[in-house]
Amino acid sequence: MSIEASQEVLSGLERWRELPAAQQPQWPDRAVLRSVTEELRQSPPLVFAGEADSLREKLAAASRGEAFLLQGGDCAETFAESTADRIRNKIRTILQMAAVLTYGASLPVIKMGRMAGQFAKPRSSELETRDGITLPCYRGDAVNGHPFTEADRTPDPTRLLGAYHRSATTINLIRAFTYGGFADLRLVHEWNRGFTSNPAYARYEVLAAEIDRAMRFMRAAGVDFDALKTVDFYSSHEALLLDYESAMTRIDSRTGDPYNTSAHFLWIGERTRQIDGAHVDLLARVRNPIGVKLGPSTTGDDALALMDRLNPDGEPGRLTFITRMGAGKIRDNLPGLVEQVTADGRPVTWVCDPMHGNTITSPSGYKTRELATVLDEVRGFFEVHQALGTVPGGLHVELTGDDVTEVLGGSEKVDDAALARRYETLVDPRLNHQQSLEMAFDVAEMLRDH
Ligand SMILES: O=C[C@H](O)[C@H](O)COP(=O)(O)O
Ligand SMILES: C=C(OP(=O)(O)O)C(=O)O
Ligand SMILES: [Mn+2]
Repeated sequence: MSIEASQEVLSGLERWRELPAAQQPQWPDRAVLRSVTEELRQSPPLVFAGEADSLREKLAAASRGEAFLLQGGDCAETFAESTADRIRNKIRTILQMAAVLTYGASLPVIKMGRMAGQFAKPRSSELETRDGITLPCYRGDAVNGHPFTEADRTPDPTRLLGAYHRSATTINLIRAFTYGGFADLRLVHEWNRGFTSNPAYARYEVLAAEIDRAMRFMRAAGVDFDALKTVDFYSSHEALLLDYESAMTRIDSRTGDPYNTSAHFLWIGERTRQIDGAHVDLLARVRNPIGVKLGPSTTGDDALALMDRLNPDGEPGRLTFITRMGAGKIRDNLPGLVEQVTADGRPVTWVCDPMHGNTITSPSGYKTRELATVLDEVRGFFEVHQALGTVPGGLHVELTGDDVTEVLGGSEKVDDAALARRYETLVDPRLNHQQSLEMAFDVAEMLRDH
């Protein structure tokens, strides 16, 4: 690349600063913010550009129906829960789900965590009022603290360094687990046998027995299970805080292209996907595979405009549309969108987020979701793609590996009274370990029938 061209790339990466940026914290001290972002700029990348390239190729396969994406993790990771136990439980849950989905889809499943960087949240209201006191809303541990005090809720730029360091330790542990023996398919299969031997999950026995037979067939046929001891596990988060994302954007020494090195995959949220906004501009300039959340009001023209900005040349795997319509709307709203995008001809990977369109408040006041409604949106997603002859490329879920009680329903029948028992999320309700596995078995059946 000529010196002029690389100067232009670098100045383009600063262009977002002149554009409207939704959902940014009011940092009280710009001097501290500057010194923090300078430190981030000097800090090592968390992922390697070559890994983002391989992921892009895998997502391209998902867009053609040759792979399936499973993306899952907390709504908001927290510093306090970036512990070995919590991280291991999440990885274990995703690996267990992926094994079941691999069988159901007869396809490789791309494993991706909403992990190692999911520390910032867009919110519906700037402020929160309790007992007559009004303070800034909680925006994720990368911005402020959750306790309802003025000191905690004041945005603190040094928290960006905390987010970077937790992301680094989390991705380190992910790599250790997934290359160190924890992802061994035989082990994952044993965990799943433990799950389905519980009488509460008797309805999955048939599928579980099929998987068991498939494993025995593989063993008899001489499959090298030792070769299945490691898996690729990718990191992702919402690219929300532009000061952070821009400080983590680096030029790849191999190619001279910019990559966001804070995660393999970044997505733009439903609240920040303004076509002339700062988020779209910054992500348009990096080479990572990227996603955009599309809510129920998205028109086909909106989707095409996003494609023009984010993937003008139609590079396979570059752009994923994560639809989050709501179970009651997906069958009406998704077909037109998919038809218009398909007619354009440039490929996208269609992924279903069945969580964010189905949030309700329970009678006792908890922000929650019903597992049955969540599954109904997934079913609607498959129905729409089946009817149009297009490809359902993956699933995006909020989950944890722990036994929390945040989502209603499931075989263990979490009810409104049970929510109080272990409601731990600081923002949106997550499927617990068992509910996540139930979803995997249900979706595997849908995939098999698809
Ligand atoms: O995770 C998604 C959003 O950040 C979240 O649903 C917004 O929640 P709020 O409406 O409580 O602000
Ligand atoms: C904020 C989120 O979703 P959306 O942008 O779809 O509302 C999220 O994924 O937590
Ligand atoms: Mn959420």
